[in-house]
Amino acid sequence: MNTPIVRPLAELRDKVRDWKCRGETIGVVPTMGALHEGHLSLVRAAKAACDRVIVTLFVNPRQFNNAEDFAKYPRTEHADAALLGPLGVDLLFVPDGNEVYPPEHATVISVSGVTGPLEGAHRPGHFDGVATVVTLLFNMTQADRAFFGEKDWQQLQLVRRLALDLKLPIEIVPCPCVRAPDGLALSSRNQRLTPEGRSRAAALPRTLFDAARRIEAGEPAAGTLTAARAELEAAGIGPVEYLELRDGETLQAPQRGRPARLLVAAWLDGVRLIDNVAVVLP
Ligand SMILES: Nc1ncnc2c1ncn2[C@@H]1O[C@H](COP(=O)(O)OP(=O)(O)OP(=O)(O)O)[C@@H](O)[C@H]1O
Ligand SMILES: CC(C)(CO)[C@@H](O)C(=O)[O-]
Ligand code: BAL
Repeated sequence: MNTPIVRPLAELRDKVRDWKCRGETIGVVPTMGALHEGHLSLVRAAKAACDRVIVTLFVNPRQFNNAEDFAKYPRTEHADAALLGPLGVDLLFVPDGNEVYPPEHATVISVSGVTGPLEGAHRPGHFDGVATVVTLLFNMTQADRAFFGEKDWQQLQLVRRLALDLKLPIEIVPCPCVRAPDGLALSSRNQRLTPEGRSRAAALPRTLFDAARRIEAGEPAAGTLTAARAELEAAGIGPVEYLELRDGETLQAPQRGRPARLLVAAWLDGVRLIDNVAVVLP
């Protein structure tokens, strides 16, 4: 059976009220749909940790800094509901854009620091859109736990910061990145790669992991990253928007003794791919 789709906020609130009255815990998995195994791994983690699970599907216009990207974003709502049914998801919340952002909506949530570099620098306004919609989704679902993928590493750090700063009564649960057998991180946007582009895309994680291991082995990061950029471009992946070593939590300069992260964004076939990997600094 497909997971039931709920659209009006009032209907969601009725369900949530019933569950809370019975003392049941609620997990939320926020998504933009076009679900794949990466999303389903978040759903399984939510099912294991919570009595009730809500998946949200909202292609949030406010986080797209590129109108074409918004227009082309895959929309597969009924297939999504069919994938979630066997996993025992209680409901798929698909709010109407006008209910999320009525014309008089005037509030923007903006998290500084962690959102400054990388995605923040290359996608102006993106993280304000994410922070605003995530706050709305948390308030609408009243969830006790929210599940986010490490594939979107900077987004995960933003959400953690947001929940701490606003003292939101919700636990943010990170979930590991799910990859295809050739290493490419699963992503809804991968559907837009040509077959030839899809086979070239494996060079992205390969180069990223290789650079991380070289830095861990003591190679100077600057030279390693310059060589890695050249390798990506030679493999037909580019332009490379960023390939940078950062502190894993603050996304500022990396510091010895703290977990670091190597993060990349690069274009292939007109599709923007992102990835990241942990680095233990020598
Ligand atoms: N491969 C993956 N492994 C683990 N989590 C993932 C993966 N892909 C997406 N997620 C997580 O699923 C949630 C919803 O992401 P979203 O709907 O944007 O999917 P996506 O595949 O990342 O799409 P996009 O093409 O926008 O990158 C986010 O928390 C995201 O980090
Ligand atoms: C968290 C999110 C659902 C907010 O729109 C989105 O940024 C995503 O899918 O990662
Ligand atoms: N998965 C992150 C949301 C976005 O790229 O807009």
